[in-house]
Amino acid sequence: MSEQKKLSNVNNLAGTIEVPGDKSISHRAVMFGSLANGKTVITNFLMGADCLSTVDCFRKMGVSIDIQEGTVTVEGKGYDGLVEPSSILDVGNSGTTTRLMMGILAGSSFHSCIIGDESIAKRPMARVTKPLRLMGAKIDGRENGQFTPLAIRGGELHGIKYESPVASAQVKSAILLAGLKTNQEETTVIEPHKSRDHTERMLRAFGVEVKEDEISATVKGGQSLTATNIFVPGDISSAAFFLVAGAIVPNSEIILKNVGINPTRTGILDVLKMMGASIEIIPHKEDAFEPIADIVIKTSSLKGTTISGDLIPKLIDEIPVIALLATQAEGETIIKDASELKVKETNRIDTVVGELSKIGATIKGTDDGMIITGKTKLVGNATVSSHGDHRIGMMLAVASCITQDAITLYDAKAIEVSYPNFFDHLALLSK
Ligand SMILES: O=C(O)C1=C[C@@H](OP(=O)(O)O)[C@@H](O)[C@H](O)C1
Ligand SMILES: C=C(OP(=O)(O)O)C(=O)O
Repeated sequence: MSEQKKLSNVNNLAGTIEVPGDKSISHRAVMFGSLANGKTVITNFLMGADCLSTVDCFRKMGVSIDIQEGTVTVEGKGYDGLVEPSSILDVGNSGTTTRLMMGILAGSSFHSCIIGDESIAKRPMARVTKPLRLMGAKIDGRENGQFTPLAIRGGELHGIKYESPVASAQVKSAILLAGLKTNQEETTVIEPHKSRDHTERMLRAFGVEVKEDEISATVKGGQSLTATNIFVPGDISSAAFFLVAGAIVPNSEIILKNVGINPTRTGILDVLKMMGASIEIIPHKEDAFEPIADIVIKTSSLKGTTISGDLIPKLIDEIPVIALLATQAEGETIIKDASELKVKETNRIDTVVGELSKIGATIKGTDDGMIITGKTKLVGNATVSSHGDHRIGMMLAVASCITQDAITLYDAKAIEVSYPNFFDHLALLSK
């Protein structure tokens, strides 16, 4: 295990921060800029390890990508301008890079190989391999294309109408991106619940027509992307750690500036309200293609709630820190319909329950979620681990703000995947 950090409780958290750019939007901006004709300038790009993996992969496919202090300039030569990579495309720890790029590679008539880290090797890829094969792509991989390493040879594709068994923006996006490479045919993805719609919004910003309803999205093949400039809003999934910290640490008030509040991502705000948190959302007037707000959170008196159904895809990455929030709420919080947690960077039901139990939480895993009973005093005096999962690492660092005794966090380095300056922000607010 790499780096360990000793973390002690804090008296209060106060001040203003701007969380880094949204991870989902940063990935897409580099990818779509690479597929577009012309120069795309991306500002407030997330310089996290996952998005840098995306940059690295597209550079290997011949795209010129320049990075200067959070501004990324992509010189796209069109979808057909991508060239066969001469080495393996390494996605690191990033599921988004893997799955969206599979869709793009399915529409590219060359050979390519994808590998990633140990965590990526365990994550299910059949959910993407299957529809892309139906469209005509040749994909091979470990256990018949279920896992990385993967080898892809794309080419002429057919449109499909695909009913995805999971609500997953990664699956939806992969299919829509491949769908751009059919000969004028329509490709539709239907989901059990609506997943985040950043792909649909950003494709439109790049001049592509996308039809959408409550649970489906459709593109017609043959459309090309035209370069545009993209401002990346702050990541609500990163803001979530400080929203929870502000609510559970005594005498706190945190202002979070420029947070993306796309309605397919704001489940954490709904949950904070349902639990009685003292939260104010101040939307910005002029929105680009994604809405933005400043958010103020104060120490709150919280009550348990039930989180399920349509709400789950709107907060899937926030569940680890919501579990921590629930330890500080009176009564029971039930999280269900969230079996997707098992196939993230770690099995997040097991890692959340295991690590929070070590510091005194009353929490039990279920087949599709967890049940937390509060309010409990978190004791600390324990060694906990991120298990290489950035969101588990940050959740535990927030927990340490209220533990009675210090905790030691192993593998804190994983946090660089999505929030490289997380500990700087924590230090700034606890001064
Ligand atoms: O499309 C995206 O950018 C993402 C979609 C979600 O995954 P799924 O598509 O697997 O639900 C989310 O958990 C991930 O962090 C980012
Ligand atoms: C699940 C996540 O990301 P990805 O799927 O891109 O690895 C996440 O950031 O929590």
